[in-house]
Amino acid sequence: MAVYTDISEGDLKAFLEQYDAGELTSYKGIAEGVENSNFLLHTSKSPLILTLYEKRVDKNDLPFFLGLMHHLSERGLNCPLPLPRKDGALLGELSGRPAALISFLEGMWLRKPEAQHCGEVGAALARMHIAGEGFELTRPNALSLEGWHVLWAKSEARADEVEEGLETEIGAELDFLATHWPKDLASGVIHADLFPDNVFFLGDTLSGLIDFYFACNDLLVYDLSICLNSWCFEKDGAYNITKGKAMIEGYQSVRPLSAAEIEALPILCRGSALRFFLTRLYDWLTTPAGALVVKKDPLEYLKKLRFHRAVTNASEYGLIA
Ligand SMILES: Nc1ncnc2c1ncn2[C@@H]1O[C@H](COP(=O)(O)OP(=O)(O)OP(=O)(O)O)[C@@H](O)[C@H]1O
Ligand SMILES: N[C@@H](CCO)C(=O)O
Repeated sequence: MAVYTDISEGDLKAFLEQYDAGELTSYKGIAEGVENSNFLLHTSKSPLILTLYEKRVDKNDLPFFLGLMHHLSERGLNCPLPLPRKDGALLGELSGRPAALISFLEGMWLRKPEAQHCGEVGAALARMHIAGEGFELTRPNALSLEGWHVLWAKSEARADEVEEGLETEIGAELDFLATHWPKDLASGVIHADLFPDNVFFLGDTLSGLIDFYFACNDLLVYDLSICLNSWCFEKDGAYNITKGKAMIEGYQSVRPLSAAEIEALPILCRGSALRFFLTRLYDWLTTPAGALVVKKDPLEYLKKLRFHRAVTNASEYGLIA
C-alpha cells in the first residue's frame, strides 16, 4: 500500500487553490506503488494524480523528473504532464512533503503481457529515448556501478541469510562488472524502471508510460536491458525468446542499435538484473515485518542474473543480426 502520508481535506483544498484545477469533488489513496504516496483526485475539471514524494526521492531531483515529463509530453510522448501552479512552479508542498499534481493517464497495466505488447514497449522506449534529446537538465544514474557498491555494503554481511554463498557470488559479480562495464555507447535520458506496472495499455494498444522517478542519464541500451529483464521472463524464471525478439525488434524499428550496443547487451542485462536484485535485497533485509508495503523478491532477479551470466551472444535474447 503506498500511502505513507495522510492528507486532510482542508489541507488538500488549500493546496488546490494554488492551481487552476477546478473544485475538488472527491479523492482517494492509491494502493499500488512502493515509493511515493499517490492519490486520485476528481475535480470539476479533470481527474488528476497527486503525488507526495517520500523519503527515497531526493527533493533536489524533482525539477529533473517533473521537467522531463513536461519535455517528453511536449514532444508527443504519452506520459503524465505536471500541472503548473498559478505562479508557474511545478512543485508545491502538502502535509510537510514536496507534492505535485500530474495529469491522469487512461489505461491499465498488463498482468500477463504477451510478445506483441513487448514489441510495443520496445518501440515506446526507443521513442522516449529520442524524445529525451535536448532536455536541458541532467541527472547521473545513482543506481549504477557506484550506487550498487553502496547498496551492497549495506546488505553484504546479511546476504547469506537469503541464500547461502551470496556474499561471495555477488562480490565477484560486482568486480566483474566494474572491470567490463561498457563506456562508449550512446547515452541520453533513460526511464530506468520501465516495468509492466509502469506501462499503460488500452486494450492491446500502449497508451502511456508513467513513473519517471528513477529517470536519469545513462547508456540508452541499458534501458532496453531493464525492459528485457522485467518483461521477457516467465513466472517460472525462463527467458521467453519470442518476447525478447519482439521487444528488440520494436526498439530497432524506431532506433536501430549499433554493433557495439548489441555486443554489450549481455553484460548490460547482468548489470540491470543486479541493480534490481540489490534494491530488492536491501528492502528485504530492512523493511520491518508488518509494514504495509509488499516486499519484492530479490531471488527473482538473482535467477535472471545467473541466466545472463551464461549468455555469450545477444542472439540468445532473440536478436537477429
Ligand atoms: N499519471 C497517472 N495516471 C493514472 N494513474 C496513475 C498515474 N500515476 C500513477 N498512477 C497510479 O498510481 C500507481 C502508483 O504510481 P507509481 O508507479 O508512479 O508509484 P510509485 O510509488 O513511484 O511506484 P513504483 O516505483 O513502485 O512503481 C500506479 O500503478 C497507477 O495505478
Ligand atoms: N520496479 C522495481 C520497484 C520500484 O521501482 C522492482 O520491481 O524492483
